[in-house]
Amino acid sequence: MAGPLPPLNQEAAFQKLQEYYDSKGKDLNIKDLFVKDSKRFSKYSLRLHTQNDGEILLDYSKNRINDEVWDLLLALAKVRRVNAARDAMFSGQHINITENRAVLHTALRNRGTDPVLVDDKDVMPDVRAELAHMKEFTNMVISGVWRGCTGKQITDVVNIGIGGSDLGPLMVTEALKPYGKGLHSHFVSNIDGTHLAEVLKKVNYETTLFIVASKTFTTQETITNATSAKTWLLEHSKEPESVAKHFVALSTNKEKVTEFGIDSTNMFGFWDWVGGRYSLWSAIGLSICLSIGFENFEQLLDGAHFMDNHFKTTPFEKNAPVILALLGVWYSNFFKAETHALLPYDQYLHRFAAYFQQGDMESNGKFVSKSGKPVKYSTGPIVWGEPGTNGQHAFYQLIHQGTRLIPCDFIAPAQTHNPIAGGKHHKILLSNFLAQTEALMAGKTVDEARTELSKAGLCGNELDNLLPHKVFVGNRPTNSIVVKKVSPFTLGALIALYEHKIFVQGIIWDINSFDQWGVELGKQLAKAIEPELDHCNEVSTHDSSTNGLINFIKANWK
Ligand SMILES: O=P(O)(O)OC[C@H]1O[C@](O)(CO)[C@@H](O)[C@@H]1O
Repeated sequence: MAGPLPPLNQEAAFQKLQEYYDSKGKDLNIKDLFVKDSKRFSKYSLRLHTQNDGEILLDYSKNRINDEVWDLLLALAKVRRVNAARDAMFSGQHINITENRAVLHTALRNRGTDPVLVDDKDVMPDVRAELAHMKEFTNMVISGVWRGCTGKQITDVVNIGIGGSDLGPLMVTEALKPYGKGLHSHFVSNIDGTHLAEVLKKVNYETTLFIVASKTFTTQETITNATSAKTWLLEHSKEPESVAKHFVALSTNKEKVTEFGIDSTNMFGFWDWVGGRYSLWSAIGLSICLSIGFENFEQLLDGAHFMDNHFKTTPFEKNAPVILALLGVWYSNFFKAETHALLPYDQYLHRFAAYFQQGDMESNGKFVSKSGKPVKYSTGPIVWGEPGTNGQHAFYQLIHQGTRLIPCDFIAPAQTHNPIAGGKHHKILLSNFLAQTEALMAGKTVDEARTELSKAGLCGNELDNLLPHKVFVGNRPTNSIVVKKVSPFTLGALIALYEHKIFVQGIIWDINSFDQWGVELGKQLAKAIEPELDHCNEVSTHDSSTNGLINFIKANWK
């Protein structure tokens, strides 16, 4: 086994990239690169052929790269031993070093017959058994065999979870609404009582199923929300036995589930080697199954498995997750881009960016390397975004003409699920997607802007004063990912694509992408503050700002 990696900035391959960036790379102009090379699109794009759901196109030609940069980036991936790290993940090694755990969300969607070993034990029989349990339960609820405490069919499903136990199921349920089987899905995550209260206003206790989703079953928000939901149910049903008909749990913690009052037969389990933000493929996906049916959930797994195989077997230069990861490194570490925008041109994908905000920022928002030393380079970017075309009327101004470089991924389906007005809406939507990537790359020169203003009848000072405001410098990098349609399969593939991108970046940056200690400190301090809000004395144990805030709230909240 090779030793630890040297710090990234001391890696010769990284230094060569830095030299190239300083001498030529920073001045690369995408528009010029297209003029020089008529084959640029075919060189810097790839098509992944799925069996039943068409091709997935990744066009990365609108980036500030040329062959030299690309060779240097590929060499960097090689020296950072991405291959070995990938194999270590797929083979169940304990790559989550701070929690001494394997990282095996890929086993959850292993649709082949290969065993997957964790500590010499094949986990696949347990994975398949849990999927069979989910299938049985899903079919019972959707078909109406499973009934509420008064004998009525379930009509509403409320997933109570937070972070990975909420964002994934929510994002996928929204994205795959066209595949819905008729149950109404609701998601409660925030500890703010408003979230639960508003959902409870919409549902009837007789026909509602609560899914308490928590890997640890100790998360304060989830347990508090679930307890209040249980109280609400009991207030209405007046029967303790009703809990068994209206509550199920998704967790790794059987003891805590039983303590909460949910029978272990109503529990769907998973394992410590499933990270929260990678858990939608596990029992945490039960609310997805109930929304779209088990067969469609299997398609989602199939799509992710397809991408897993692509990631595992494809040389780096044609490997979509590796390509996205290297482009991100190029912009983060050399151009010092601070953020990365995810811009789906599909309303159903409206939570995609929010989902990968956790996926990316909780994974790669780390300041120490695996060996615990502070890194001297940037790690994970700030991930954000909204669907087009809404974003165009909100923040695209800054992407086009602001002072920051914001690499963007555009994601679009060629076909819509809703071809209303004869497909007119979708045609306009896609025209906008295509126009945006073109505009961001090409910009508008001073001459072009001048000609345009003259044609509009402006001249003299009026024209000169307006001119600089009408210029777009362009050269803004974008990736475009186009699927035939947003289907369970293509969505599964898309999610796995980004998961593996994040993984590769974590390897290059030599950080542990699989823990999340950064969320702990705030939780600890909140626990200390909570009792202070109860007693009537002025609080003086914190800094003066925190004391002042606490005392102001205490004086005003009743
Ligand atoms: O599923 P649990 O254990 O309730 O945790 C919820 C979320 O809390 C975190 O631990 C921290 O926000 C996430 O990683 C996780 O997805």
